[in-house]
Amino acid sequence: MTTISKAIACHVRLRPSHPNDGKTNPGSIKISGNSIEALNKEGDKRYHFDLDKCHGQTISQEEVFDSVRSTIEQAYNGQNTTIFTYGVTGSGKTHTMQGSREDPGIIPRTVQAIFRKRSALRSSTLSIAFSYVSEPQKRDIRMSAEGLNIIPDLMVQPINSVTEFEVIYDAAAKTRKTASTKLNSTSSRSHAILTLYLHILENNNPSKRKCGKICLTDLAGSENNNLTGNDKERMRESSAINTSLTTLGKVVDALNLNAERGNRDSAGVFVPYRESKLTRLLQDALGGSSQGLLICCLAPGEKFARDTINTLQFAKKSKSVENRLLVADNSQRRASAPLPRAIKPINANAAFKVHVASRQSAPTRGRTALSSISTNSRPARTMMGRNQTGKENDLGVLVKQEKIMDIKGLTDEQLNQRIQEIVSQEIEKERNDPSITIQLSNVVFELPKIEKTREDTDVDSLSAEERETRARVLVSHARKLHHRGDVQQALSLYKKAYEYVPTNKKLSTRITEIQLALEGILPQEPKVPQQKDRMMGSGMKRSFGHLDNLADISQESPIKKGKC
Ligand SMILES: Nc1ncnc2c1ncn2[C@@H]1O[C@H](COP(=O)(O)OP(=O)(O)OP(=O)(O)O)[C@@H](O)[C@H]1O
Repeated sequence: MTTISKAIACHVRLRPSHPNDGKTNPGSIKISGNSIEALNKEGDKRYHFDLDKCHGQTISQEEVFDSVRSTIEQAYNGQNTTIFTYGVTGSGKTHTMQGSREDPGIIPRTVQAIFRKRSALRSSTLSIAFSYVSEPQKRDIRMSAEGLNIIPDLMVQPINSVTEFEVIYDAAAKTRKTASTKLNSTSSRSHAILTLYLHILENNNPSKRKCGKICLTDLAGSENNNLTGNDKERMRESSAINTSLTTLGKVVDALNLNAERGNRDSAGVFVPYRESKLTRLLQDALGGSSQGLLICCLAPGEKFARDTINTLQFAKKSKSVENRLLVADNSQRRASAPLPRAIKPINANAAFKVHVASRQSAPTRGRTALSSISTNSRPARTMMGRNQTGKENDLGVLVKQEKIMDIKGLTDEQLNQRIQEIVSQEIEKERNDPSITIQLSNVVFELPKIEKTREDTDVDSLSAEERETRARVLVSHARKLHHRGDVQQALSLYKKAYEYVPTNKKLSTRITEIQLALEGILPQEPKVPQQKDRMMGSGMKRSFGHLDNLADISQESPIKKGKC
C-alpha cells in the first residue's frame, strides 16, 4: 500500500437567475476559464479566485457530471472518493447533486455510470451497495477498527439495477426534511450523505479484489436569517446547519495550518473534527485518505454578494487541503474501505445462494422484496429488513423465499447473466402487477394485500358512506396507538382502514412509510405529533410523524377532516 498526496479539487457552479434572487447585476460575478471574480456587496472591491473548474450559468447537468466523472471513476481502482456541494441556501446544491427526474444530477448519473461499467466488465465482477444518511447530527458515530468514523447501525443495501436503486433511494431521500424559506421553496434542512460501495473481483483470481467508495454529500445551505425570513423552528435548524458548516471551515483552517507548518498527524494544530458529526463523517474527505472534490454553488442575486465571497473563500482554503490517498495493491483489500456488511466477497467457485424475491401463492400478504445476492447462507443485513430468510418478518409483509441455484457448471459470465435475468424478471413482475402495486409519485411500492378474515364484512357490500365511516374509526384508533408508540398495531389498523378506502393515496403513503421505518429505511419517530403540529401544514414535510396528517389524507378521500 502506497500513499500519495492529492489536494481537494474545487469546482464552482453559478446557477441561472431565479425570481427569488431579487436584484442581479450580471457583472458582479465574472467567470473566465477556471477563474472567477466576485464583486463585494458595497460594489467597490473585486475578489479573484483561481479554482479547478468554474461552471457558468449555462452549464448543463451532463457537463457538470462530466467534470466529476474522473473522480468517481477512481472508485473502480479501489479509491475512496467524496464529492460534496457547498453554498448558501438556494444556490443549487441539491439541483447539482440530485437534480430532478427530467434533469438528473450527479447522484443518478453516477449510479447509471456504475451499472454501465458493470455491464462492460468482462474479466471481473462488480458488486454495488449503498447507504444513505440524512440528519447525520442525530446518528450515533463510532470509530471503526480501520480508524474511520462510521455510523454503526447504518443499513447498507445491495443493489442490482438502476431501477432497484431508484426505488429504494427515492424512498430514503424523501425522509430528508425540506421546508419553504423565502430563499428556497424546497430548502433542505439537513445534510445528506449517500455512499456507494463498489467491490470489484477478478473472475479468474478471486483473491484480487478492490473496494472503492463514492460518497456524495449534499450539505444543507448556510443561511442568513435576515434573508430567509425563518421562523423559530427554521432558525433552530439554521443555527445547527450554520454551526456544522462553521466547524467544517475550522477543520479546513486547521488542516491548512498544519500543512503550512509541515505538521503531520497528531503533532500539529488540533483539527476539530469531533466538534460536529458532519466533520466526523467527512473526516476521510478532509485531510483523510479519500479523494475529495468540492462543488461550491453560487446564487447570482446581489443580496448573496457576501455569501458568494464567503463560499469562494471556503473553496480557496479547501483547495489547499491535501489528502493522503492510499493506493492499494490490487491483491489486497484496502484498509480504508472496509466492505459493508451487506456485501461479502464473491467467490466465483462457490455455490451461490441467490435470494430471489418471489410471490407466495395466493392469498398473498407479501410484497416482492428486491433481490439480493449473498455468498453465504446467512442473510445479509439490508435496508429492506433484517429478516430476509424466507420467513415472514414481524410485519408479516416482507416475504422472501430462497431459491438455491447450483452454479457449479456455469462460467462467471453465465452466472452474472443468470443473476441479471432473475433480477430483471422480478422487477418486471413487480411493474406488471397492478393488483398490488401502487405508484407514490416516482416510487413504486407494493401495498400489503390484506386477507379477509371471517369477521370482516365484505367491503363491496358497504355503501361509500359506510366505508368512509369505518375507515375513519380505524384511522382514529390507529393514530392513538401510533401516538402511544405502538407502531405495529397502528400499522395493522391503518392497513385495515385502507381496505375501505383503497384509492386514498395519503393513507397508502403512510402505510408504506411506516413499513419502511420499521424496516430501518426511514428514521423512526416513535410518536405521532400532536394535533397542533399536524396542522402546521405543508411546511412540515417528510419526516415520519408528519405523515400522520389526517387533514392531508382527507384531501384525497372522503374521510372528513378532524373527524377521525
Ligand atoms: N443550475 C440550475 N439550473 C436550473 N435551476 C436550478 C439550478 N440550480 C438550482 N436551480 C433551482 O433553484 C432552486 C434552488 O435550488 P436547490 O434546492 O438545489 O438549492 P440548495 O442550494 O440545495 O438549497 P438549500 O440549501 O436551501 O437546500 C430549485 O428550484 C432548483 O431547481
